[in-house]
Amino acid sequence: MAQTAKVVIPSTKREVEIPTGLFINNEFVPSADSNELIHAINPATEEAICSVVAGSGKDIDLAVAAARKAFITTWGKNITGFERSRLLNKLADLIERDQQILAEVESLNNGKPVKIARDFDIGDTIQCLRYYAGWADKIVGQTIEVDNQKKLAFTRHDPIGVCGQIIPWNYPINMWAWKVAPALACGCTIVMKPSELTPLTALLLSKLIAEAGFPPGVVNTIPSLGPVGGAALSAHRDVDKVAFTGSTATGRKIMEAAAKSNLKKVSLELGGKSPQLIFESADLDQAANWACLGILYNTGQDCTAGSRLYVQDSIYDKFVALLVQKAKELVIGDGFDEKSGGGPVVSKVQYDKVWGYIEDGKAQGAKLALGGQKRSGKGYFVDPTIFTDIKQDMNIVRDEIFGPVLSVGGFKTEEEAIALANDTTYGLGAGLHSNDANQCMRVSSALEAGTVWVNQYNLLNNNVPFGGKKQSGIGRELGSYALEEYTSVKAVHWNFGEKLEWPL
Ligand SMILES: NC(=O)C1=CN([C@@H]2O[C@H](COP(=O)(O)OP(=O)(O)OC[C@H]3O[C@@H](n4cnc5c(N)ncnc54)[C@H](O)[C@@H]3O)[C@@H](O)[C@H]2O)C=CC1
Ligand code: BAL
Repeated sequence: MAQTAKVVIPSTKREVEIPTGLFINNEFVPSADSNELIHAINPATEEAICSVVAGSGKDIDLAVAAARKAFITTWGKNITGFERSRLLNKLADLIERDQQILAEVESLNNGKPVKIARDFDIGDTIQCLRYYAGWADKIVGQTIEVDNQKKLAFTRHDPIGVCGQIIPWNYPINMWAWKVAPALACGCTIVMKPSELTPLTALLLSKLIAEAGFPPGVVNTIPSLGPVGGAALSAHRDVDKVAFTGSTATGRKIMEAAAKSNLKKVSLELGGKSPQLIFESADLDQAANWACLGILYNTGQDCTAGSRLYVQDSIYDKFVALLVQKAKELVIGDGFDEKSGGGPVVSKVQYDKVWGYIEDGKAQGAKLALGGQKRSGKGYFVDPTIFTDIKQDMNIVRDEIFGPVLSVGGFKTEEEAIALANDTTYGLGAGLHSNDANQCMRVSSALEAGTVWVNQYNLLNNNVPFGGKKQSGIGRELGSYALEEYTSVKAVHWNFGEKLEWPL
């Protein structure tokens, strides 16, 4: 097949050339042994965009070999932090230059509005790369006094090696940056496997890797089906670490493959069923805005989607009415329509999954306060849907839906609110809204989640760690904490004065 596809952007009629090969050693190449293709679909129209090469297990082997060679020759310990920093900054500049094109292709393949892809996903991506560019020359160990007269020890924070990075489809560019930026800052090399649903922007970003001047093999990109390329990376004996974002079910498989192969280091950012608590002292108008953002941002396809909402009984009716009114105001439509604040869900599979849960909610007796009706016509659109009168054992309350579907319940006391919030196998995000500072402190401490938002929701910062408790994951991304995921601490014990008497 051709090495590039020409894709026309619907709104501007701009023609974008997208590489369609596997990216190994800074070149786009065909598969070594497979003719399989991945067909990228526009979820707003259900039409094909183009096809790209689907990498095989053999292609993963070649990419890992390229990454290993780069690690021991041009990257790893063979390049200074200053140079890694310069290259990361250069990459950020190129993404900034191309942000409109990247946003349009992201919207075409994922469905999200162009303006959101550009101003949020890509804006954050550029900042993430610059943030870790800042760290690249500051990765330092410690000097540890052992015996002033004779011995000391020091630590080196070595790059961990070749990293497999497996990313999802909900934030294709942004999750790419969260993985790539800290790994490169630490001196690791990468084999990236984007989601088979959204491979296009990872290929455009790979082109920018070469343009920025990263040595061949430092970043390799293999679009591939999860059970093929993702499984091969997780089980590979020459991969030192796998970083993953996606479902808890797949996270389990990755951990198992790591355990059964070479015990590679694993970090997992998994699913969630995140609660938001609305206390009676809260600014209700603001709380309703944040609650809407929590469940409707990215059409609910967010690992921290605030999909369970518990409201104090004294304000329940008033708050639910406000919430429904605000949720109705969001326009879900084609990502190329300026009016759209949210796009379709990403695929037919995801569409069917979300509708399956909406039907479950109705069948199990939850009350529909908003939505719940399918649209006619093309596109995987799901309008904001709010269920009230929920019970904790309903499927809509227990399972991650990954769509714009909110379950609302009530509570009397703070203790009850905390118990309801923590009644889940997940522990990714949680939110609370209250104007009582002592209550905010007590409740934020009691909530079992890796991130707790107080009087806001869903906003993240590149310098603040992110990750899950319970079955929402292992390890942390972002901030200085992410550096620990990509480094291996070596202790060097140095003797400058002790004489060993022998035999003992
Ligand atoms: N935490 C998050 O941000 C995400 C959560 N999800 C959840 O997962 C549900 C299902 O979505 P999927 O796309 O099927 O998620 P998934 O977890 O299967 O896919 C995420 C990534 O894992 C890869 N993958 C799949 N099987 C693999 C395997 N055996 N070994 C290694 N990698 C593998 C996929 O190719 C993709 O790149 C969603 O409805 C949502 O609930 C999905 C995407 C992101
Ligand atoms: N919003 C943080 C990352 C995720 O949803 O996968």
